Amino acid sequence: MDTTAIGGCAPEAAICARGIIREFEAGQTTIRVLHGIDTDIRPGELTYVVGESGSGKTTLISIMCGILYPTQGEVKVFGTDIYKLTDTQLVNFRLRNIGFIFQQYNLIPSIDVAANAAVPLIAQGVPLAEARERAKVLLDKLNIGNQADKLPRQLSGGQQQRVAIARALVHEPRLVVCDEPTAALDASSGRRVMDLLREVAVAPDRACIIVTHDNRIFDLADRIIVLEDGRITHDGTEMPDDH
Ligand SMILES: Nc1ncnc2c1ncn2[C@@H]1O[C@H](COP(=O)(O)OP(=O)(O)OP(=O)(O)O)[C@@H](O)[C@H]1O
Repeated sequence: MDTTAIGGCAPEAAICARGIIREFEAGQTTIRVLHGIDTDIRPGELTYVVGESGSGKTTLISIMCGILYPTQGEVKVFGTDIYKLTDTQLVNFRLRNIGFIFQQYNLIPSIDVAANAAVPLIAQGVPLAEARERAKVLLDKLNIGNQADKLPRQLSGGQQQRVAIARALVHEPRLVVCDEPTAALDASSGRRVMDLLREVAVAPDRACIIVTHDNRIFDLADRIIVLEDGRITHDGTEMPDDH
C-alpha cells in the first residue's frame, strides 16, 4: 500500500481529498463543477454532504469512492492514493474496501434478490450458498428477508433500494458511500436503513458518507458538509441556520 503523504493528510483519515477539481465538456464549453475541494473524512463518523441540486454532491462522492476521475487533485482512501492505481488495481480496491448505494439501484434483473445482494461476496470468490446466507442476514434486518427468492422486478421501488443497500454492506466494506439512501422510503424503513448503516458502516476503522436532502435524518449526522456551486461553504456538526 502507498502511504506517502499528500498535502497535509492526517494519517488516520478515511479519505483525504486535496485540490479536487472536476470539469465536464458541454459542447464547445467546459463547465467546472468542483472548484478545488480539500477535505478529510474521519473514520468512526457518519458524514453528510448536503446542498442544492447541481451543487456537485454526486460528483464529489463519486470521486471520493473511486468511480470518477478528478480533472485535477488527489484522493487517498485509507492511505491508498486511488487514482495512481492501475484500472485493475482500482477495481480490486473498490471491491474489497468500498460499498456504494446510488440512486439507480442497478440490480441484475435475471437473478433473485438474495443473489443480487450477494454480488460483492460472489465477486470475491465466496461460495454461492455462503454468500446467499450472509446476504439474507442483511435482507432480514432490512425487513425484506421474505423477498429473497423473488426477482427484482417483483419488488417495489423502496424494496429494490433496500436490496441495493444490502448489496453495498454485505462484504463489510471500510467505506460506504450513499446517494439519497432514504429518499424512496417511508419514515420507519428510512430509520431502519440508517440504523443498519450505523451498525455496519460506522466503526473506528470505517467511514460512511451520505448525500441527502432528507431532513427526517439530519439529526443522525456526526458531521455535515454543505456544498454550494462546487465549493464547501459549511463544515460542522449541525446544519447551518440558513438551510
Ligand atoms: N457527465 C456529466 N456531463 C456534464 N455535466 C455533468 C455531468 N455530471 C454532472 N454534470 C453537471 O455537474 C453539476 C453537478 O452535478 P451533480 O450530479 O454532482 O450535482 P448534485 O449536487 O448531486 O445534484 P442533485 O442533488 O440534483 O443530484 C450539474 O450542473 C450537472 O449538470
